[in-house]
Amino acid sequence: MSLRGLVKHFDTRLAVSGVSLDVPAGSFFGLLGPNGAGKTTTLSMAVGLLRPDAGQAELLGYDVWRAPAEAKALVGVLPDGMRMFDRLSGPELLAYHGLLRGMPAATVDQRAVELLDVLEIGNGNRTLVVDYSAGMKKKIGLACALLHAPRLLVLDEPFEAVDPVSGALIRDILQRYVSGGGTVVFSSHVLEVVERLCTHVAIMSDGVVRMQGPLTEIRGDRTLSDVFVQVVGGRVATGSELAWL
Ligand SMILES: Nc1ncnc2c1ncn2[C@@H]1O[C@H](COP(=O)(O)OP(=O)(O)OP(=O)(O)O)[C@@H](O)[C@H]1O
Repeated sequence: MSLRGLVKHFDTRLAVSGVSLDVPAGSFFGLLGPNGAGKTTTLSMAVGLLRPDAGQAELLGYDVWRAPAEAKALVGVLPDGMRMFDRLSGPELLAYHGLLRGMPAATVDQRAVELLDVLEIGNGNRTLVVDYSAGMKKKIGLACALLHAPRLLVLDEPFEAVDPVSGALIRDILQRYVSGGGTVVFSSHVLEVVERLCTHVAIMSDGVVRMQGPLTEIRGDRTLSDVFVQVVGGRVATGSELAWL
């Protein structure tokens, strides 16, 4: 994934201010930043869900806005906010995704059974996705993103609202995917997960990428948490706040 000078305003607010990112093929790339840094806006522009005011986004050699069909065929996306057709059961949602992508019905069925099983959603689960817990919604969203065996996965907060057991399962699936030659880009607030999984990281704040590169270079001999706090800054408690509490 290659992003060049992406800019996005919402009315007069500048959400993303000229972001350029290079995600090497085969990397496990973590996009970090505090709330409101512009991570979701950047990833949405990168995968063709949100039109940038300026800049380019290239996925596996295809410009996502000039050749959207080619680019999107190779990419699996877990969007933020889970905008999905949630009045379907998990198996129905997967079948719908597969058929929208033009996959043969038999392949969709076979992969859906495996995904529902591995992600512990349950193949016979007739519950509508709208009634799933937040963590289950993440898992079915991930299943939809994986179904067509994409070469690049772009995941917005895949570990948010996920319990530790499901988190470990998702980590394992993503690690296997990268070992098999896939590339993962994901946003997260969970520094321990990023530190454990990622080969590369970028740190954003106020709509700007402050640092990017291989994890070992970014971290040096410090923890990622130290680097993050130093790059992003933060309020230091004086001890006098909330004295009434
Ligand atoms: N649809 C929208 N309309 C107006 N403002 C928006 C919209 N989407 C995002 N913003 C604003 O753009 C900025 C960046 O938001 P964004 O969701 O990209 O940040 P983020 O890094 O993903 O944050 P978080 O970690 O809290 O999810 C924020 O100030 C947010 O309020």
